[in-house]
Amino acid sequence: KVRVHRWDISYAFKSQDCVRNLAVTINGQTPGPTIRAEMGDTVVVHVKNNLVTENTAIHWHGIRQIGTPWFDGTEGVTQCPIVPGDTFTYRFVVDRPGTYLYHAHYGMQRSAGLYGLIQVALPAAQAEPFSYDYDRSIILNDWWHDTTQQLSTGLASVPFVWVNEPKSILINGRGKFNCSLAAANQVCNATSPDCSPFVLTVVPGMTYRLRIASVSSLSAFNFEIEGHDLLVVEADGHYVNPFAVKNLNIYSGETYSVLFTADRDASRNYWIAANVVGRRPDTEPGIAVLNYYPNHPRRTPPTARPEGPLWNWNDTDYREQQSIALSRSHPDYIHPPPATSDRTILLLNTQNRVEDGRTRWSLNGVSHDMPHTPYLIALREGLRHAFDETPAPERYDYENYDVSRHPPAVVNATISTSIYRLKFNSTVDVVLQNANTLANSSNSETHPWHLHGHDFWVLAYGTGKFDPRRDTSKFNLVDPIMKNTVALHPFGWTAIRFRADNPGAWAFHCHIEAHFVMGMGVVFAEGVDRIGRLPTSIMGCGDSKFLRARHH
Ligand SMILES: O=C1O[C@H]([C@@H](O)CO)C(O)=C1O
Repeated sequence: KVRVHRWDISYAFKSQDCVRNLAVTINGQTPGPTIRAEMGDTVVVHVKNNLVTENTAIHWHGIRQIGTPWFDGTEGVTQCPIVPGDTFTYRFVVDRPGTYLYHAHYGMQRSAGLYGLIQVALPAAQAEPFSYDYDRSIILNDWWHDTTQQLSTGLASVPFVWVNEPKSILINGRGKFNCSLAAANQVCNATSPDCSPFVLTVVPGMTYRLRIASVSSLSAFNFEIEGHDLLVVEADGHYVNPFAVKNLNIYSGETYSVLFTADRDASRNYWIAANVVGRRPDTEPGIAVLNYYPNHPRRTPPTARPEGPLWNWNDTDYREQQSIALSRSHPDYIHPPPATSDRTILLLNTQNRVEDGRTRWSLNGVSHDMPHTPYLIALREGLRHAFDETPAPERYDYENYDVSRHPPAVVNATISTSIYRLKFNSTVDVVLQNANTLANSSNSETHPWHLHGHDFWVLAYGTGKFDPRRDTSKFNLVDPIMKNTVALHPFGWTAIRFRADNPGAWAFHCHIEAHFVMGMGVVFAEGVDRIGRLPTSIMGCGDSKFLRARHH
């Protein structure tokens, strides 16, 4: 079946956290409409850019784009931006069941509200390895009052201006900023319907599948439904070995399905909360209400809102333990990884100062810069000098680098458009190595890494410095879960494996919006000679200008 959507992308005033602000909307909404399809369907989205002064591009997060690498929606990697006034048509097959996302992949536009869910159902004749009565979803985000232009300008300024902690946490696009703290020039209306908490109504005794996704720009969340255990059954479109949690840590770019049963005291309502974890919180938790039918949906739960795990400078252990517990595949759905890999890329994640005085994130001393001509077009059409063709570095000096200390405050990273070229069908291991930030104190942050165009196996999480001679023995080659986004914990390492079997050019990057624009990403290219004829709709910028004219 073909599912056709027509989207009009435009700015609108919204009071998502009660403060009136600009948001990028789809047909007037943020979050945008949920795309529902069945496995094997073709999704067609006609995107009309009505932003007037801003480009756009939309990424289908978790959809591998097999055979359609040009519709991955990553500006600079797979396409030119969609300029104001233009309509761009995405057309791709959703080949796996599960919960996925879509969001802007242009500058920091995702943070401005352009995002939503994709739900792919199994064909009617097939059953999932769990059962439930109703299917519901929640999408989490963090929200600022500055525009994305102000935020991204700060990140590129000397001296550096950090985005700081968000003003509010949004659950299905609704948050609550305390109006008494609003600035004089802000319009804040505590009773605006835009900011009344999301209500999830449940029927006593019924079991719910709740899909939980995060598109946060910065925050990691601890998600909890007061008094209800959550059985985690799906992660990024794969069935996990079911694991019960009181609360779920979710990182930006991840999706989960949990099951819970409405089997508590039915005479009252309960809090749903998303607390910030992993960074010292400076934002009120995101709040929604679990409403037991037939109680009034607006009846305030009689208890205090859940506080989540208490913040301390080391909430890492608990989060890492949960990551490990959720990294095993459902026993009936194991896709075993290849037993060995052909190549290991070891990526040191550091915050650095670069030549022009800016603060950037880099991998093995290289901070990524987007070229003006998208990689896919440059590679497929053989355009020279479109990007730095020096291979990006395979590893860092792991014998000598002290990951527990901050990098020197002097310039010690370069900015480059270089990429990793992968042999088609080879098996690639990537080990992400965390380290201390530029802070003089002991400080390392959590980075959710997202791979485009593939699912990867999560082989291991480790603490301290990864040792290539010894630590491969810690890899789970028996029943690792496959995912598209994985956390790299503070001062730790995360090892993944994937098959380079999808011809195209694919971004692999930290899903924290600020970190991505600060260079925290790499690009993999594989099977370039197998890529079919590119649609001219993705062309028109940089060196691809003349190609578009020639193809027409
Ligand atoms: O990139 C970042 O910069 C700040 C801080 O390191 C400097 O202000 C922060 O917390 C980041 O994640």
